[in-house]
Amino acid sequence: MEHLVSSWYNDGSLPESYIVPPEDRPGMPSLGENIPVVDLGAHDHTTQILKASQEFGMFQVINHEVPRNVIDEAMSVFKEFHALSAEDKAIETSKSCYVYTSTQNYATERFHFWRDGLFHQCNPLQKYIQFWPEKPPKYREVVAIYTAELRKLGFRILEFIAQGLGVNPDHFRNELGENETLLVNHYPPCPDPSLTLGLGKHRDPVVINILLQSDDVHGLQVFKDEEWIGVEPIPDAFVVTVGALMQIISNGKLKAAEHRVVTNLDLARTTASFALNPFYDTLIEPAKALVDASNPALYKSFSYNDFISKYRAAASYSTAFEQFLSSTPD
Ligand SMILES: O=C(O)CCC(=O)C(=O)O
Ligand SMILES: [Fe+2]
Repeated sequence: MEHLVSSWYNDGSLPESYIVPPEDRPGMPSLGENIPVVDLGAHDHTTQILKASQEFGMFQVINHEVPRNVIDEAMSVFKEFHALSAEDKAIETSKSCYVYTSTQNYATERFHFWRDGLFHQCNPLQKYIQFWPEKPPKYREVVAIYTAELRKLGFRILEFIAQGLGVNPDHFRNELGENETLLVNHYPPCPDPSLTLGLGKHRDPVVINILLQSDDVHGLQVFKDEEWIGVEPIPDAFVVTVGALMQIISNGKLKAAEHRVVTNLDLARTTASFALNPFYDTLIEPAKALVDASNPALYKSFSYNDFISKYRAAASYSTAFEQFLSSTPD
């Protein structure tokens, strides 16, 4: 807890341990390209989602039916939480709710990232809400409504993806998407954004992730064709990221987006990643409907628990997925 960037960033210093190696530093992102924006009210949204998930592994959605006031209130309490004093943020840490800085491997990582995170489990609500922050006072009420809406949206998007892939529309219901988590990221202003990262290059270890970003503040970038593309913050849109597990379940038809976060000199940025994950003992494998003699399975079966424990223990998040795949026995 004592390491939280938000509790010391405004002394203006950039500790050496936050300086990333030259090869990882953020240069200029590629100009002119943008990730696709899918209008969920349009008739061909399934086709657009599939195409974006194949080419970019990431897209934004508009007309998503999550009410504007639900989003605004959630973003307000997310910002309020990260503005609390370090003491007030020191919630009783449990396995299902905790506050941390940089990554979960703070003690062993080679360098740190310029971000604080609040992580908690979401479903079932009755089981987990008691562990959520008590401050700000409206946190639990507002975030319960927000996560219920995001869960609905998440399953709609999974259904569109299933339809687009040609698997059972309910393929992701129950086991594959029921274990939902929320990660509220906060990136304080940084004295030298050219030397730091808010989060290094990674693929999300999830099925899909639905990200809310603060209006107007840039930071997220996606790696495509050996170039970094900035993800434009669009008011009232969510950014959907195809996770590593979806790449496996789709037998490589969809691609998990490699992405990272850059920092800003003057602006703080707050985001919330709502992830749809499997239960711990769920078997992850390419969907049977996508595998036949001419389309052999590209990945082995494994339990989500095995995957997530190896992913979290990996020396670097940027190579965690490759490392995991090469470690699965034949
Ligand atoms: O804050 C962002 O823009 C992205 C955060 C992210 O990549 C994550 O939570 O996995
Ligand atoms: Fe991510």
